[in-house]
Amino acid sequence: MHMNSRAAIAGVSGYAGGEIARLLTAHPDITLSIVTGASSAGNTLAQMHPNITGPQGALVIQETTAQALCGVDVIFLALPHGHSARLSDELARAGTSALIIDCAADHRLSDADEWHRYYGTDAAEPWTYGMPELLHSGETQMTRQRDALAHAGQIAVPGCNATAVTLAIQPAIAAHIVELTLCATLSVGYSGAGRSPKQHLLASEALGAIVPYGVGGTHRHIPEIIQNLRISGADDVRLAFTPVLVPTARGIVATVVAPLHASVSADDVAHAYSIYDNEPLIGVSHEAPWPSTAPVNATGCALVNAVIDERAHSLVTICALDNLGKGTASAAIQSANLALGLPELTGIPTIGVTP
Ligand SMILES: NC(=O)C1=CN([C@@H]2O[C@H](COP(=O)(O)OP(=O)(O)OC[C@H]3O[C@@H](n4cnc5c(N)ncnc54)[C@H](OP(=O)(O)O)[C@@H]3O)[C@@H](O)[C@H]2O)C=CC1
Ligand SMILES: CC(=O)N[C@@H](CCC(=O)OP(=O)(O)O)C(=O)O
Repeated sequence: MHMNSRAAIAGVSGYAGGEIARLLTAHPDITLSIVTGASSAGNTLAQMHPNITGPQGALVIQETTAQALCGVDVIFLALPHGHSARLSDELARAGTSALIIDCAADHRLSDADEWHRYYGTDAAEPWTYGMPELLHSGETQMTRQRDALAHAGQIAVPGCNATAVTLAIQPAIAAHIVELTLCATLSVGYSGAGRSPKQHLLASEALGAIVPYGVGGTHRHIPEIIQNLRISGADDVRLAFTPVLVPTARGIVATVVAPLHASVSADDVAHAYSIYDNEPLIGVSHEAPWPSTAPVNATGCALVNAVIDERAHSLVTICALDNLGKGTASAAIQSANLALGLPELTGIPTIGVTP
């Protein structure tokens, strides 16, 4: 008989931590037992996230320390970059044997120089990447990443933008139907920027504006996406990546355009993207309606579309997902399920809310 696992969330008062808490309240095999924060310590979970009611809502948020988090089976870290690497060192020193799932970037990159270039600090050890659907070159089903996750004790959850771009283009890379010069433009919602107050996140600044950021090859997710696409078979990919904030709370629509190799047909594209046919969380189409955020918000699903633009001789791929769903919390739970030996989709919402 399977024992129920006890879980802790560090950084529960934030958006990512709050979404993990929401999903765990409905998870039949993982019980949320400990929650920690920084300025929110002393409040109940329901005071920080009024959508969480019942016994979990009554949990009192403790100060984030290794001692507070020990004694559970799985620890979710939903902290700003840098803090999770430090805390995971402390957890190791405290001797925890818990599965650790980090939502920050600290343990995502395997190239220490790339980490230093984009984050400006020393790199931490890379952990198993928490994207079960990561397509390894030569695969006909996504099994290698799932096998790695099933044996993982420490998991690095992907960045939300990185997930959207990777899911959009990896089948075309693996099938060798496009040139490796990619242009990715993303419409992104504000919750991706976290809950801490900042001037550019004020409603008065955001509600009437569409705001590019991270322009000109500066965004931190570029090395992460390139690392993923190398795994899919792109040895030397060039990626122009531009995120644009749009006035919505949740959701990402990533549009990735790549020149097609000569004589690639719509059938070739359909065949490449049929790699997702058995993926329960990824819906694929090659016609309208184009992916949008409403049907995937609050779910662990992604919608992917791939069509040929004949005149531009390019492949246009679109991926829509919820940055807090498939982009963080659902990916964290999906990966935890695999590592704990549970059915992969346990506790993952799949039906969105629309309108
Ligand atoms: N938002 C998103 O869509 C995504 C986020 N992520 C990653 O998840 C992590 C959390 O992001 P998000 O929830 O958006 O961020 P938030 O700003 O919403 O939350 C941050 C959390 O960290 C706590 N915290 C802040 N400073 C410290 C500190 N010095 N020491 C300890 N705890 C601290 C906060 O506690 P308190 O409120 O109590 O002060 C809060 O619980 C980040 O690494 C982010 O990059 C990854 C993918 C998508
Ligand atoms: C709107 C916004 O600011 N979004 C964030 C994405 C957050 C994310 O994916 O998380 P990581 O920071 O953990 O990689 C950004 O573009 O940096």
